[in-house]
Amino acid sequence: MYDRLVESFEKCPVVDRNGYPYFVHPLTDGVPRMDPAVLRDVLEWTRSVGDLDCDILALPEAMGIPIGVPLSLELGIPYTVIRKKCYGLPGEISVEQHTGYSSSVMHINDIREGDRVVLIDDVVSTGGTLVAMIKALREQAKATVVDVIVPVDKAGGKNIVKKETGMDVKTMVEVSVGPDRKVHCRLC
Ligand SMILES: O=P(O)(O)OC[C@H]1O[C@H](OP(=O)(O)OP(=O)(O)O)[C@H](O)[C@@H]1O
Ligand SMILES: Nc1ncnc2[nH]cnc12
Repeated sequence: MYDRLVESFEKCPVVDRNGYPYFVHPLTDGVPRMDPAVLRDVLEWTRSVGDLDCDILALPEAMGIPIGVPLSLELGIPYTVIRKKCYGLPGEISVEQHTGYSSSVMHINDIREGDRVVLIDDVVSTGGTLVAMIKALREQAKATVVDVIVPVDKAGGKNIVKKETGMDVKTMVEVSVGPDRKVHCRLC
């Protein structure tokens, strides 16, 4: 089950980003080209594990979008994209994001007080992005984060999120990069 996703990770390229071994896979980067059968497996998994009884899907750009938008269409749940661009709209919440290789500011718009939010992203690695988003949604937007669905766990990143926020991130595969730069992938 889901062998296609595992196999595609095991043959994906690894590049260096600021000294950080970065796998390049269509689910996490949109390149190389995505096999729709792989995306369908990820969406099927998301529906099967997710608690999608919510008011809105929150999708960090860029790669939360291809996972979240088909679910929004299918289930009729609105979505908002958490952008790297600032709009200055009333109520916009700006949050610092630190990954293993980059830092930026992300901007949350149109999450309303009391909203039940499901956060969907592609990969959790250092946990920096998810921890910052969950805390901002809870503490600043005053929303309830009902579920966090992220298909790829890079070497146990979800444990950091659990420790920092108490949230159990739902993950489909665990991916790691060996010293030989080979990608190892197993179903969670
Ligand atoms: O657990 P972390 O170390 O925080 O890493 C995970 C984050 O890194 C990637 O986003 P990135 O900021 O590279 O943006 P992109 O989706 O636009 O490539 C990914 O989409 C996650 O949001
Ligand atoms: N594509 C990727 N490869 C490795 N680590 C990551 N952290 C976030 N995205 C990643």
